[in-house]
Amino acid sequence: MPLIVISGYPSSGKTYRASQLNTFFNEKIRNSSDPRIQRLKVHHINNQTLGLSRDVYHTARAEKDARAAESSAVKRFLTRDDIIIADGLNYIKGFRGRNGTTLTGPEVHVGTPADKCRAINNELLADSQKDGGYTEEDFENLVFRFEEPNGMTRWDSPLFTVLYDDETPPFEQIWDAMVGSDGKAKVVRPNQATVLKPATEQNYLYELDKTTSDILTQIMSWQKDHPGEGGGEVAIPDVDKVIELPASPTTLPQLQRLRRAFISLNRQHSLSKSRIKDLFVDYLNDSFQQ
Ligand SMILES: Nc1ncnc2c1ncn2[C@@H]1O[C@H](COP(=O)(O)OP(=O)(O)OP(=O)(O)O)[C@@H](O)[C@H]1O
Repeated sequence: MPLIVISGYPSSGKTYRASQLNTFFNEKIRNSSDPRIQRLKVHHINNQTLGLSRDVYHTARAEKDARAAESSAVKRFLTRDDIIIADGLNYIKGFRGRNGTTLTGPEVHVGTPADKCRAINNELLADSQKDGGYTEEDFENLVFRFEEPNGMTRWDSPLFTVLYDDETPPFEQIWDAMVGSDGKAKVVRPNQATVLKPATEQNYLYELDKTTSDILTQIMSWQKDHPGEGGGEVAIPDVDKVIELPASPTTLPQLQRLRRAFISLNRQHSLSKSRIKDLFVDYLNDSFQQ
């Protein structure tokens, strides 16, 4: 059965998404009347379930041992009735190649931008009650080494991207990519059109997320420099129109709501980066005037 690889920056929410998938798969299995589906077992494997500390990334030797531990854990579940969710140590393409096995399966890329991951990581480090967070050096090193997945390649396909603000990963699509109606693992060949789509989709969603997020940062920083002032115009580099702020200062939650609505409206399209900027500025101006 398939191996689902969860990829993403450190502290990006890989375990959070893997747990959601774990719950969803178990529900799907419990509710199925097909004995071939009912037989399936889900295994969630990561550093924590293997009892490995995040410090393993500090030295090459410890990291190599950790990788071997994960690889052998995966290989323990190579029967056709096992679904494996691997959510650790996916920083290197070679390793994402299904952990040296012949298994196929979808890759779920947690597309949280590096700045957001850094903020989450710092919060985790500051909160001794919570498990998580890498030292600053390890965090930056892992971000630097991370290789963006590319759905055109065999080892990263089929690829599904989940953004921080998405409530859940695309459950049904992932299930469908993984388990056919006959309960057997589906093999999706990388040259199929279905695979080409997620590749552009993942880059596009990333651009949509990042570009709109950057514009919010520019608005918030403008408001910080002009405290107590309502209105005002914010110029965004490479965009002809300016953002005309409303009479009373906007808050980050208000802006985030608008950004999420804009992303939902445009996630099915494929706009160029400059077009995203232009359209988002228009969208904000329209919303502020209402
Ligand atoms: N989309 C999200 N919505 C709300 N909280 C989130 C989201 N993604 C992550 N978090 C929170 O951020 C923190 C870090 O997430 P998580 O542990 O899943 O990251 P990770 O990528 O698995 O980290 P690591 O690199 O250490 O394995 C957790 O407290 C988690 O609950």
